[in-house]
Amino acid sequence: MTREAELIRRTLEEVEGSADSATAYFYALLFVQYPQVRELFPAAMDVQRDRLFRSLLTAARMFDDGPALQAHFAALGRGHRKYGTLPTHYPAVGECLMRALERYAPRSWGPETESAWVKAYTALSQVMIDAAAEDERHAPAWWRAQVVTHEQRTPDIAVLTVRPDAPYPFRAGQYTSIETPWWPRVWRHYSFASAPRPDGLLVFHVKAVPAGWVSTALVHKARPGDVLRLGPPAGSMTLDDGGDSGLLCLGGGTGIAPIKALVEDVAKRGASRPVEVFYGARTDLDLYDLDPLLRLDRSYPWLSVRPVVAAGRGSVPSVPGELLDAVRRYGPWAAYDGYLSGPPGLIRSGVAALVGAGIPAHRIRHDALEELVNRP
Ligand SMILES: NC(=O)C1=CN([C@@H]2O[C@H](COP(=O)(O)OP(=O)(O)OC[C@H]3O[C@@H](n4cnc5c(N)ncnc54)[C@H](OP(=O)(O)O)[C@@H]3O)[C@@H](O)[C@H]2O)C=CC1
Repeated sequence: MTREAELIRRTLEEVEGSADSATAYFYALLFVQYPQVRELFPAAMDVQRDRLFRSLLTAARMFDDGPALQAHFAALGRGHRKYGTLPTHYPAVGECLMRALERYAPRSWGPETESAWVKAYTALSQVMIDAAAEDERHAPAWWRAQVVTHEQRTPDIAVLTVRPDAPYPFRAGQYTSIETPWWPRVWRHYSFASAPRPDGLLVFHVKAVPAGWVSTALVHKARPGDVLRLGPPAGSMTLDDGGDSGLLCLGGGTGIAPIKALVEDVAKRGASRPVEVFYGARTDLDLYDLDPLLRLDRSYPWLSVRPVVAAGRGSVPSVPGELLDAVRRYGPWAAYDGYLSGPPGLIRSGVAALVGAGIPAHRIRHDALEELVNRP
């Protein structure tokens, strides 16, 4: 680890215990000193506060992996276009960030630490600014998308189909951010639940999370004709071009959405690689997308879909028990690539289970955990 990376890591370690206060102080300072940036943020800042600190921690963890750090901040820069972020905002944010760190990490702060932060911040904000400028040449900052269908599958899960106002290029397995008209500037991530379609429509599976603003609005308020905003596509849980190993796909709850998109992608490519899907849910009533998946299973000899239900088995034939126990009972899996999607706890224990089943960690894909917690 370089000296600068070490100084940055120490600051973050010190500030971690008081991250909430430090972030609140940062935003208070920013909004007082630069009131013009306030309108870029949502009215209520709760989730936003967590995001900033998580983003700093992610950066610090990647600090010695230059290409990963560049790619992460380039994606962040592109993603910030939808907020209306301008190059002139970055110095203001940097200045307030330094003052917050100075105040909440007094033991590690000093001229050398400050210059390490200034150097890192300047370089990474330039990566964001450059990526946003490059992206502006060929893609809009956001898309408007009209709800075409809204299908209530369970009391708290809906499947929405939307029509973007301009072509929306993405890859199966990726996700986007969605803003509803009811909560301006509050964006949440949802995966595409189908591979790119010839009619250009996009499909999302949304579960209304208790007290979740965007998810509740999408499930209980949104109707055909309503217009949402979409950010750019993101995420790397995609198929390798030219890969031919089997895919072991685990989808928990609405986490099945990107898995279904990946299955469609394999079908479109015409490759007959084996795809084994384990679809986990608490009860069979929660298997809201089972019928379409079983239809795919019947259409493709290379596909096998197994519903796994932990409790309350009833009308649907399913593998009983815990999702990961069920996966362990089948196999062998060492020659497969792993794809995991669902609640953060499932991703954590799922990675361990697949590594235990002989799949090397670099062949296991899932969305970044810090993105997953933001779907309410
Ligand atoms: N909507 C979307 O586009 C996407 C959503 N997601 C995420 O998927 C999640 C869906 O939530 P929800 O439908 O409530 O899912 P649930 O909490 O109901 O879980 C669904 C399945 O995952 C299993 N599971 C949950 N936690 C663990 C764990 N720690 N270890 C092992 N297995 C576990 C459950 O097993 P058990 O019954 O034993 O608890 C169940 O089989 C959300 O976190 C969402 O962010 C991810 C990608 C896309």
